[in-house]
Amino acid sequence: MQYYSLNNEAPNVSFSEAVIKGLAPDRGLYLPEHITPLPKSFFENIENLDNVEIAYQAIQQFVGDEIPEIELRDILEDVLSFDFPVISVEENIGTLELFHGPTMAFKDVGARFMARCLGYFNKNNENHVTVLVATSGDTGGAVANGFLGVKGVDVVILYPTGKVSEIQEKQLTTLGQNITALEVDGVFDDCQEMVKSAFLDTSITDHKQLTSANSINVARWLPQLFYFLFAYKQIKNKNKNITFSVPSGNFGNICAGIVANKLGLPVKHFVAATNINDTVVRYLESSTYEPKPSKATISNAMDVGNPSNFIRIQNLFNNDFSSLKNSFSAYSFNDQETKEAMKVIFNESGYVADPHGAVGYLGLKKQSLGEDDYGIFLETAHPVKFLDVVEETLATQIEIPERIQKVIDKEKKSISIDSYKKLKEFLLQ
Ligand SMILES: N[C@@H](CCOP(=O)(O)O)C(=O)O
Repeated sequence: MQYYSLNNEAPNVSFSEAVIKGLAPDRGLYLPEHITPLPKSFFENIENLDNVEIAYQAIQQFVGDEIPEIELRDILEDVLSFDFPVISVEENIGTLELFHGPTMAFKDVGARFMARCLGYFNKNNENHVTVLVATSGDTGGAVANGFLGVKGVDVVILYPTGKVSEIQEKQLTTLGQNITALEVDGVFDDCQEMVKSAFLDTSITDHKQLTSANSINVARWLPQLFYFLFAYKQIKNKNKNITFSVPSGNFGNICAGIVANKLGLPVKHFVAATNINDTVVRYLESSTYEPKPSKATISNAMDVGNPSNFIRIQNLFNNDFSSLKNSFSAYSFNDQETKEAMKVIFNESGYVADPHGAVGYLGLKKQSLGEDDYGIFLETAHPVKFLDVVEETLATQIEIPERIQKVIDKEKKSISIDSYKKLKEFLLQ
């Protein structure tokens, strides 16, 4: 499989090159040259396939022959070692829980898949890679956990100071070893911008091989398409038209869902549900793309003002505004509405949704689902990661799982930086 840059000014690359580079030299995101639909029989028979088989068949064309079948299956076996259940919340609404991995957020699958691919490409220890990643909350912890101790890889995580939850901060600042956390005086978009600038700064890249573990990296992004297939497997026998509502920040997850749809997954509609960081919502209303600096909310992992993956989404719809609008809607909700939705879900079904899931639920509610429809909102992180706001809003106590308690008890270690110059000094020291 070859990947091309969306800025069209860089040579095409193979899967391994796209993974190792992260971003193309012309600053474009990579996209696969072709997406070949899976055979009909795959979807007809999906309920009889285990998750590793589903994932293998779905990802194989994107990896090509650069990772042999046996190794790729081993990687997937290791990465997908937890559940992805769809839980019924209302008669025609379910939630796809993506938080059963080690850091209790949906980023675990992509981060672990990418770490193992890089490990495979570097099995002879020939190339030392520095992974740079910007986080507004969940990516940082998942990448720290997924890459911990991977040989030949150093990880540098940039996060906006004071704008991630306490547990998220502990997850990304306490592991040590090959993981360093840089606390940035700014918002998530400043972190993401610094990371992108570093990739193109030859005074750094002449000395260090840098790559990204954000969803701009195809190995972090593409495995997220598994989720939509796993959900379909579980609700296929309802024979309903499926609408997915995806809490969206950098728009990588919903973009992967669109790839699953291109592989043949039947989806009636995609809803991107955002908090007040509403760049895409405004774009769909006005056809003017006008990013704004992100604002802090209680669904902080979505505090993104300039979502990286929206350009991929536009491309997957051939840059055709009306065909995008036929299959894709976006809605924005404020913190008050989010809290109200958490209460409604809890009071009506006893289900504890985190603020991101609640935004996804609200997105579905905008879609007036009929009798033949089934709506799925993605629970992208466990409510415990937003302990204060969830306990206060629902007046209930959340049990703290052992894997979270372990990080809470550790000591935070981070380095404060306030400019790109400081990042550069750090990388070159
Ligand atoms: N939602 C994010 C922001 C970065 O998104 P990514 O999917 O591109 O890594 C976070 O939790 O950090």
